[in-house]
Amino acid sequence: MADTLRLTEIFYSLQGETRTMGLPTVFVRLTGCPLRCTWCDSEYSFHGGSIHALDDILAEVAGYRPRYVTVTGGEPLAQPNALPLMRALCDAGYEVNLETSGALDIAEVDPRVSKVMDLKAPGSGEHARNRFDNLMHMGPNDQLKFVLADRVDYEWARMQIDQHGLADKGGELLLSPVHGQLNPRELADWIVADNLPVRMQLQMHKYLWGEEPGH
Ligand SMILES: C[S@@+](CC[C@H](N)C(=O)[O-])C[C@H]1O[C@@H](n2cnc3c(N)ncnc32)[C@H](O)[C@@H]1O
Ligand SMILES: Nc1nc2[nH]cc(C(=O)O)c2c(=O)[nH]1
Ligand code: SF4
Ligand SMILES: [Mg+2]
Repeated sequence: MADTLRLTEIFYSLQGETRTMGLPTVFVRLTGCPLRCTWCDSEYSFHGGSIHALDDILAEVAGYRPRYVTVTGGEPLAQPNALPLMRALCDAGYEVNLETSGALDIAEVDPRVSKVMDLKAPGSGEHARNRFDNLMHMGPNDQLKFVLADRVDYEWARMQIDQHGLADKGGELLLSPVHGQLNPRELADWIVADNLPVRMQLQMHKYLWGEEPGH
């Protein structure tokens, strides 16, 4: 259908992750994802949701009068109209972040959007889906992220950073533990011991609100 999207939820919260962590942000969570990361915290967005006109989504976002808007999911790029949605959000003057799995082509995303792209580590069960070609579309305003379940994932991330020269690409390089699985302190100690050129992140919203959807 023209100019519609399947939507799970829109909510206003504090961004819990990435470079804009702690900033009030409207979240637009689109429905559906072709991946099944073992530790995914957003499985409720795989199915269901409801169809909305792009203009209605814009109107609901505008009602919060936000500065920051994050488009997430599910996998936003699995819906073709995510591209016009992000363009329209940029045109409306918001600072737009896209959370994406790294498994779909990011080439056509509006350059004003800050892409937050995961490279899925082996513990996710989805690392065969990584599109390394996407790395050439990542710029200084983008953020590359590894979510790590264990030491094996950490070693894998370290190898990718080295092999692809990820520390020199500009933009943020983020490492996070899988919440409730990898002890954050262990990850912190590994990063310091290896002098890794990354920023470590925790999911702040889970310390504030637990795993409740809508936060
Ligand atoms: C739910 S995903 C939605 C966007 C997109 N599908 C993706 O994977 O980036 C948003 C972010 O949450 C992260 N995430 C999901 N479950 C997590 C968990 N249990 N612990 C830490 N981060 C998690 C993902 O790795 C991703 O960076
Ligand atoms: N507060 C809050 N911050 C977030 N950052 C990324 C989220 C996501 O699920 O993509 C998220 C979320 O669900 N809530
Ligand atoms: S790609 Fe994102 S939404 Fe899809 S299963 Fe993985 S973490 Fe969840
Ligand atoms: Mg979340």
